[in-house]
Amino acid sequence: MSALDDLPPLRDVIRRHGLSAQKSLGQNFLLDLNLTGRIARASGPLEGATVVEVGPGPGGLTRALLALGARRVIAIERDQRCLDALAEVSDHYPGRLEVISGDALKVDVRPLVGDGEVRVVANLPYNIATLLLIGWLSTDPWPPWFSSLTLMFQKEVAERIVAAPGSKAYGRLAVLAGWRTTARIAFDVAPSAFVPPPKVTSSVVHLVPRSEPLPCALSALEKVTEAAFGQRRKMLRQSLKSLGVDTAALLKATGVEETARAEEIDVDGFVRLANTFAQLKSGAGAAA
Ligand SMILES: C[S@@+](CC[C@H](N)C(=O)[O-])C[C@H]1O[C@@H](n2cnc3c(N)ncnc32)[C@H](O)[C@@H]1O
Repeated sequence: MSALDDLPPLRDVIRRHGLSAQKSLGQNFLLDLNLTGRIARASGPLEGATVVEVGPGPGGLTRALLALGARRVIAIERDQRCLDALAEVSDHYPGRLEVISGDALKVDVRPLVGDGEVRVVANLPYNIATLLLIGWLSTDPWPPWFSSLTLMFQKEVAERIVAAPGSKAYGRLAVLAGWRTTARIAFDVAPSAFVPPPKVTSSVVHLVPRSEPLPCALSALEKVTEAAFGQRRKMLRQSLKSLGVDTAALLKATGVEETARAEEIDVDGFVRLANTFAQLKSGAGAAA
């Protein structure tokens, strides 16, 4: 296979810029441009798209995104040591790479992305990966500003995102992801693909926003799933008591068995529970 670009090999870039990986920043770099190309392609067509990348590091995935036709990449990097290496990528693709030096948890990219198709693609720092995903899934209004999320997680987290009811991995994350998106694992990545290798296998997850998720207030869904999965071994008639509404009435109105447990309830069931909970709560407020 021909080289993705004629920039220097990533090992040289890392050596020249002294980018020894820091654990505190979740730094596990990908040096194989075939693999970064595969991740970039998993996000869907890039021609003409704007891509938001969290944590470009030395730029392996960034280079793939640009080589495969992204019109613009907006990359947010916390480690200032990476900025010179990224400037070289930017010089190679004039006007197409914008690097924001900062914390992705704090930067609001929405004003920067403009019109047109926006995809989020990242080999995420694992210490903040779930937090970032929840932030994107909690975006309001919905449909959101991005047309897909293609993200590397630890495999165990990836399995929690795509989990089906009845499985051990099914929980709050799967309900939130399943309510607002269709999510699937695109492929696994072995530890040996990273420098340094993490202890566990990783997976690339591809999420596509649903254009019309079942109507439901996010806050009510969060409260119901928190209560239900907070005591996942208990029956719902017990675990939902912490919601402070008439649990028997809530379950009856929703058509959910009192003896059911959280992991047996599918996303539609949780949406019904959340909507009925919100009604009972506002009724209780009005009666008070
Ligand atoms: C797993 S590495 C991925 C690096 C590169 N994209 C690759 O695939 O080789 C995660 C990257 O996220 C950066 N990072 C860590 N915390 C961050 C934060 N809060 N905001 C932005 N970037 C962050 C790290 O410095 C690192 O470059």
